[in-house]
Amino acid sequence: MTRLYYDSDADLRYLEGKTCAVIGFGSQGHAHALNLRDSGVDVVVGLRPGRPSWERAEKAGLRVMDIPAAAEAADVVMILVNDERHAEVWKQIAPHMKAGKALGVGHGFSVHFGQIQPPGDIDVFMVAPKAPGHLVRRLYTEGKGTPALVAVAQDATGKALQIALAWAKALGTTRAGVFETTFKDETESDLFGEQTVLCGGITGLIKAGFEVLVEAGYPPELAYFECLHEMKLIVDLMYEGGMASMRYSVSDTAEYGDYTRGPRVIDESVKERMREILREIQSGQFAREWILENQVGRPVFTARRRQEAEHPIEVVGKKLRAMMPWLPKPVGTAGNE
Ligand SMILES: NC(=O)C1=CN([C@@H]2O[C@H](COP(=O)(O)OP(=O)(O)OC[C@H]3O[C@@H](n4cnc5c(N)ncnc54)[C@H](OP(=O)(O)O)[C@@H]3O)[C@@H](O)[C@H]2O)C=CC1
Ligand SMILES: CC[C@](O)(C(C)=O)C(=O)O
Repeated sequence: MTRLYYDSDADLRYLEGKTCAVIGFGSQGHAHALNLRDSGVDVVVGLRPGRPSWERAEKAGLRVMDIPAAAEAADVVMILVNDERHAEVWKQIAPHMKAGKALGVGHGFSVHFGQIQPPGDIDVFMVAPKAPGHLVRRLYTEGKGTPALVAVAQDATGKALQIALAWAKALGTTRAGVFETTFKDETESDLFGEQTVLCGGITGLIKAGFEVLVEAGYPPELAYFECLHEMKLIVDLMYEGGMASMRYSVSDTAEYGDYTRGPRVIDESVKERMREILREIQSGQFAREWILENQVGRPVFTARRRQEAEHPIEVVGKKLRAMMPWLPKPVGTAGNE
C-alpha cells in the first residue's frame, strides 16, 4: 500500500458539487481558500464579522459568511483557526455538522488532544501542509507546491481519504507529495519539528552564533550576514540537492569544519534535550501548558514575543534588509498579511 500520493492519485471529483467552508483567513486559511477556489472548488469562508480578515477575504473575491452560516452551507468544513481556539470555534460549527458531512483540520492538535470531539457520523480528516501558509499560496501561484500530510480520524462515508486527497490536490500539495499518516504522528512530529528544529532550533542556533560573535567584538552587521542571511542561502542548497549539494558548493575548508566542529555544537546532549521535549509532547504536557497559557491571557507568549522583537539581530537585520530591494515584501506587513 502506497502512503505517498501525487496528482494522479487524487481526484478532484470528490469535491465536485460540494461546498467547502474554510474557517479562518490567516496564514493557512487564506492559502486553502484561494488555492481551492483557483482549483475550481466552490469555497465559502467562515469568519468573525467586523474583523479585518472579512474585508481581505471579500477583496480577494471570496464569499464570506459568519462561522455558523458557513458551516451550515458547507458539505466539507475545514477549521483553520489557531489550535488553541478550536474548542470555542467548534461549538459554533458542531450544530451544523449533519451526518455525512466532513470536518477537516490543518493540524491534528485539537482532535488528538481532545479539544474537539466530533460526532461519529461525520468524516474527520486532516490536510497538514509542511509549509507556512504564505508559501503554500505563493508556490501554488507559481505552478509549484508544498508537501503535506493527510490522515483520517473517522471514515463515516467510506470516502474520507479520497476527500482529503482531493482537498490536498486542490491545495496544490499533491504536486510535491502527500504522505498518509495518523493524527497522533502528525501532531507529535509537527510540534517536535517546530520546537526543536524549524522554529525553536534554528532561531536559537542563529541567535547563539550572532551573540557569540558580537560578544567577541565583531560588528553586528558582520554577525547578521554570517549567521542569518547566509543561513537561507545554505538551506536553499540543501533544499535543492541535499546536504551533499550544499557541501559541493561551500569550500573544502567549510566542509572540513562542518564535519569536525559541527558535532561539537550539536552533540548528544542536544539530542537528549530533544528527546525530553518529544516526551513532553507525547505525554500531553506541552498541550496542557499551551492551553492553560491561553486561558490566562498568554502572559509568557506576549512577553517573549516583545523581547524577541527587540533582539539586536532583529534591529540590525531590518537595516540591512532595507538595502536589498529584491527581497520579497515580508509576510505580516501591509498588503501581505
Ligand atoms: N501557520 C502555518 O503555516 C501552519 C498552520 N497550521 C495549522 O493551521 C491552523 C491555522 O493556523 P494559522 O493559519 O497559523 O492561524 P492564523 O493565526 O494565521 O489565523 C487564524 C485565523 O483564525 C481566526 N480565529 C482565531 N481565533 C478565532 C476565534 N476565537 N473565532 C473565530 N475565528 C478565530 C482568525 O480570525 P480573525 O481573522 O478574525 O483574527 C484568523 O483568521 C492551525 O490549526 C495550525 O496549526 C498547519 C500548518 C502550518
Ligand atoms: C514550522 C511551523 C509549522 O509547523 C509549519 C509551518 O509547518 C506551523 O505550525 O506553523
